[in-house]
Amino acid sequence: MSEDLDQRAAPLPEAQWHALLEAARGARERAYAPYSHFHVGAALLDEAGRIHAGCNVENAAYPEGVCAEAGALSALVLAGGRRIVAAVVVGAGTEPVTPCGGCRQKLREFGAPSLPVRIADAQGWRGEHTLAALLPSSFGPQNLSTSPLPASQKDSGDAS
Ligand SMILES: O=c1ccn([C@H]2C[C@H](O)[C@@H](CO)O2)c(=O)[nH]1
Repeated sequence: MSEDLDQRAAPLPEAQWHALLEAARGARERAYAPYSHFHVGAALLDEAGRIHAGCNVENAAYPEGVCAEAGALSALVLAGGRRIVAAVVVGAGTEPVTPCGGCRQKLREFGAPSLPVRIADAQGWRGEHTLAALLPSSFGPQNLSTSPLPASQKDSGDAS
């Protein structure tokens, strides 16, 4: 547990949160969601300070659509990123759009339980959660001896 606390990064400067918000908003404008009409954008900050964005992409076979978070994650990996330092999700509606269950697990592969996930809409921020709060007692890379990720990335537990 104390190890988790040690590994927790310093709070992200607001300017970087703002850059993530702008990237997620821009991605949301490109969403392809002709079935749900629910447009979502996501942006992820990697360990090199780069921002990777994604939007949801639906198709006629409804369950086969891709979430915004998954698209952003693909962009991060494609660019050589291996760690998510901060995440932003932008949606719309009356309720804040938190990542779906599947995306919480996808984020967990490259994000520590202490990963901060901010939620926003057109008006501004709607909340901030740690990944541990969104996905408690998570199963992650640390559970598999075959994991390719460095030990520093495998901090386990429910730090929130
Ligand atoms: O965090 C979320 C929640 C939902 N969606 C997408 C999936 C689907 O295309 C649409 C409605 O669920 O919103 C995301 O991309 N991210």
